[in-house]
Amino acid sequence: MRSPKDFFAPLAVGAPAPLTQVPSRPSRVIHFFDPSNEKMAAKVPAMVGTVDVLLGNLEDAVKADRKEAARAGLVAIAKATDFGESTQLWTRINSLDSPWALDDLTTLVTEIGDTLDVVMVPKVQGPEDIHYVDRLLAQLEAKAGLTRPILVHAILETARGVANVEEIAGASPRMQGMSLGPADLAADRRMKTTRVGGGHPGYLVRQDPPTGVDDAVHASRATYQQDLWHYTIARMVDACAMHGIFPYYGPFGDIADVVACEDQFRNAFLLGCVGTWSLHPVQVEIAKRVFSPSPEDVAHARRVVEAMGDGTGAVMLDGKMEDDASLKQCQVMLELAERLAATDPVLAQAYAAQSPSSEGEGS
Ligand SMILES: CCC(=O)SCCNC(=O)CCNC(=O)[C@H](O)C(C)(C)COP(=O)(O)OP(=O)(O)OC[C@H]1O[C@@H](n2cnc3c(N)ncnc32)[C@H](O)[C@@H]1OP(=O)(O)O
Ligand SMILES: O=CC(=O)O
Ligand SMILES: [Mg+2]
Repeated sequence: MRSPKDFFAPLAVGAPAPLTQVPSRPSRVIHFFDPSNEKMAAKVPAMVGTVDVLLGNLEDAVKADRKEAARAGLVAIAKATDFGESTQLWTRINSLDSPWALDDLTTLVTEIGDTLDVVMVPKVQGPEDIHYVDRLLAQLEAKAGLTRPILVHAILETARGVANVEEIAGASPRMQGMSLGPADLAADRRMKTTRVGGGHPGYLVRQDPPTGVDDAVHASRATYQQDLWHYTIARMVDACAMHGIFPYYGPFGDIADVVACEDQFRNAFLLGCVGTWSLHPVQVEIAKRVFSPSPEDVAHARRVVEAMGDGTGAVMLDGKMEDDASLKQCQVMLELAERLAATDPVLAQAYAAQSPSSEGEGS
């Protein structure tokens, strides 16, 4: 582990200085596309401004014989597209033990490093993986003459990665955040599921049996489906909060089940995640809606702030006690709402419509 004194020193001569704070640009939706798929790639320019992040995926879901085409496709798209102020460009490179990862990093940083905001690293096992990418990025940034550092995002999708989650989160000032990778994680843990994220009807608890009843009553005992991902998401959120980086939910593979997708996204939002992946255009609006505070929550948060005056003590509002701690939760909500409204005019309008100054307008 690096000494705190040199944690923020560049890891190569000529590399840009690491950032001391992770930029908090909106990243509610990280939209995946395969740059080797012509139909998908053709849709990318029109998606600029509609998603917070466009991610050129080079890893799983790209066929082995299309890896080079995907890398070249991403370079071409990055060079031809103006991503503007409200959409970032990220990539997911191949895993560090694959034959492609080194060329992915070398090509992308030297060709489009000035456009690339974040590199997502899959199957991270421990801080040593981040240290390797950290040094290599510094060398490549120096070679390419980049003036700002490219950030790193780890996917939490191995059992060892989960065991090392705090060390991974704090491994480098480049760490931007972390996503849950439920599909690979399930396989690595030898879970007996065959899905990409979401719940499972077999993972449940059942209501206690009434005494002295027949089999028909037993059959009707209520069951409650449990959340397979609660433990891992909660650990990831704590590790990210401790190190000042951002946690995300990952893929939801049942594209047709938009209702369960929204539920999974909302669970992650409520637990502290700031965004999620979208794999298909139909998931984009769901992610944006879920990961933006509702106008009603924003209005309530404003009322609490107003009622709490100097922020100390306790007050009653609608029959509920509010104090310093509920105020802090409301401030988290308001800070996020303000940040999102700054780049999303539709949200800005929705939040303004709920503000105390607009109450009674038009009545
Ligand atoms: C599991 C662990 C992981 O690693 S998850 C991350 C890796 N997987 C991915 O990135 C998957 C990305 N998505 C996809 O490959 C496709 O959306 C899949 C799921 C295969 C579905 O594609 P398809 O059968 O074409 O869907 P569709 O007919 O409903 O498509 C309608 C039009 O939309 C397009 N589309 C589809 N997905 C995207 C996308 N991610 N980005 C941009 N455009 C997309 C399709 O090409 C199709 O276009 P058109 O209307 O025919 O012109
Ligand atoms: O890469 C994502 C996953 O779920 O695996
Ligand atoms: Mg994976």
